[in-house]
Amino acid sequence: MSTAPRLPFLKGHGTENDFVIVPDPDGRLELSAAAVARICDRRAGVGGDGLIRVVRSSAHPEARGMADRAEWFMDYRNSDGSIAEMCGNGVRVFARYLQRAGLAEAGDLAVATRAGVRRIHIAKDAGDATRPGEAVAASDGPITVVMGRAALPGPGPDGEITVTVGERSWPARNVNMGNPHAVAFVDDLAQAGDLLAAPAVYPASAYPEGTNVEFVVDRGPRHVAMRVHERGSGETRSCGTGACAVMVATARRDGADPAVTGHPVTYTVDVPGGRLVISERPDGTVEMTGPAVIVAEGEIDPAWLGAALG
Ligand SMILES: N[C@@H](CCC[C@H](N)C(=O)O)C(=O)O
Repeated sequence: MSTAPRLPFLKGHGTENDFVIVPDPDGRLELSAAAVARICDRRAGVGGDGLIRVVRSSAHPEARGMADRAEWFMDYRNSDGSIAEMCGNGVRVFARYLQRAGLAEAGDLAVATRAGVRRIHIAKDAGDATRPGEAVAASDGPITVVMGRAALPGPGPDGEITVTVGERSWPARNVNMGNPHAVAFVDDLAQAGDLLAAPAVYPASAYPEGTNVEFVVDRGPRHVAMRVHERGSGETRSCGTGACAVMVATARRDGADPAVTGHPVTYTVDVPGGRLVISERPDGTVEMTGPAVIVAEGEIDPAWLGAALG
């Protein structure tokens, strides 16, 4: 019988961007990239677009400097085991986990991420479901995250950004929401193809750490829909930071930059897994509201993980 420590986990999602949540309050676990990839494997593991380790900020070297502002740190990994700075859907699911575990109450809280501290509001009741007709429990109500300001680097010395899939190319906007995004407006989301491989992004020098790529179409006034290919995870059903990047790029395209107009602007962003509502204020702060659901709780067999890793 294995003597390896038990590894409790939960499974959750935000607009069907799904995560394995691993509580590790004292930061004792060492999860290698290979272990994360194995756990996130949809056939041989638990399955998820990413893994979220829940660590006390004071117990993590990357978060200690934020411990006075946020008790908890979101250690986010993509499904291939790579580290990401930020996950917009993940941070809502993280907040939902804290609420469910009795570590936070509905209302306001702050969470430390590699992109900095994010302020979060957990609605006290179910409020508006993001899918019409969907039954939601009180604990499934919307969560709002203050996502910080977008950075929009202009064209670098190597020129404008281009996204290519097969024979087609589109100009794209470089938007950084703590993590990198290339946002391309297309005529039809099907033009992005099966997205089994990462779209080519030129010039590579614009994204030294790689990038997430969003494809966007208009749905109506202040309403768009998108698909995403995530760095480190492939095509997912949603990306919160990606939806924020899309909102900001669309507002600039529409001449609705709040810093210029002096008015906040709100867009509805449909993703394959649901709907996010995103606003930008005149000071550039972006806020995202969407659902976050915990669906299961269990224990990873340490013997399996050990054997799987050889
Ligand atoms: N799905 C996330 C983004 C996760 C990180 C991303 N793949 C990256 O590597 O930057 C979201 O909801 O924002």
